[in-house]
Amino acid sequence: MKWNRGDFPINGATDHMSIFQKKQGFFDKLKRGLAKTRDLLLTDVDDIILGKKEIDQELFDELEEALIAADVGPAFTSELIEKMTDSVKRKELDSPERLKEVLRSTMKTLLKKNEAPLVIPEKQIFTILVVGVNGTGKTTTIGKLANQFKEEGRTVAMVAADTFRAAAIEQLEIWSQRVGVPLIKQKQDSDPSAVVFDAITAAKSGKAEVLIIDTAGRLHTQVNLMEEMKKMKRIMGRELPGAPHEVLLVLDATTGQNAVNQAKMFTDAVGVTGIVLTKLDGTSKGGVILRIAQEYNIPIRYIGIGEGLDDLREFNSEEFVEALFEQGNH
Ligand SMILES: Nc1nc2c(ncn2[C@@H]2O[C@H](COP(=O)(O)OP(=O)(O)OP(=O)(O)O)[C@@H](O)[C@H]2O)c(=O)[nH]1
Repeated sequence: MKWNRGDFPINGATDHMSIFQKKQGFFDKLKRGLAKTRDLLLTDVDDIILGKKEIDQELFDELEEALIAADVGPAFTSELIEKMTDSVKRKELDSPERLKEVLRSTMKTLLKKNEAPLVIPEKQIFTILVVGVNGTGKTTTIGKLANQFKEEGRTVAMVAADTFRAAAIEQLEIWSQRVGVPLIKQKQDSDPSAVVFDAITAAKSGKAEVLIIDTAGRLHTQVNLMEEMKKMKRIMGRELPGAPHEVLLVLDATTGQNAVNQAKMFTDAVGVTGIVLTKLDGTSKGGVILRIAQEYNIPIRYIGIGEGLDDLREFNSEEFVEALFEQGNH
């Protein structure tokens, strides 16, 4: 079992039992969180497979239909069916039950390609521009990340570059107090690029190593929003070569197809380098992770499975697929 950042308790304690328990706790929670996705994705597959004695075209057609209905996307579905057909031809597959193994391993292979944890180098300023539509969980993600980085001993600052809404600044303020991390902000309606400029200046003077920058996500002024974002990126790069080091897109798994559309919009406009998929708990649309992985060659850095501070984890494809397939405990 791989240890992730966040497995390590606060204060640098190295009690192996508690690390293991935490890891197991997260796996159980992930398993419970994915219950509805499992029901939608695997119950139909089970029914189809168990109802058949042999593998035929009808079985593939039914599987295809079930997978499309589970939001995993047409590209993943056809790749899977192709793999299954090949295995049958090569006589590696002889019974319908073994098809599920192909499903599991195809999921693992695909998701593995998109597994690349965010590595934050030591002793240099690292800037993370967090983008995404309002309500996807951006603020919460920033709070959780700030907490994790702080636990690792980094000096972190949150940056309130969504200056459009006073509420956005207030929410970050609450997280900054909760986590005990400073917030760099200006008045409502000030230029977001000016806030980011201030933040980089503060970081250069040694006040913070990791800057986590909140940005506006109002869809109705899309064009202005994207222009604003591009300006922010320009100014960051001018003030600090290489910045932003990460453009992290927060997507809400419960929105299914919309999350896929948002990935396209933000990728085209601002060049996303990492994805956070939130709210995987309690949704039946978790299959969308396969669709995003298949259609975008962008690492899925983190997944969110709840509102608590510890409910954001580095994405681990093996753990995810195992939790999805494991029965019981929900
Ligand atoms: N169940 C669940 N809820 C989450 C998760 N992440 C965030 N939330 C909740 O989603 C809601 C929206 O999160 P915010 O962080 O406020 O979202 P935002 O994108 O900043 O949205 P605005 O505040 O509207 O800009 C909050 O109630 C969060 O607690 C998650 O992984 N699981």
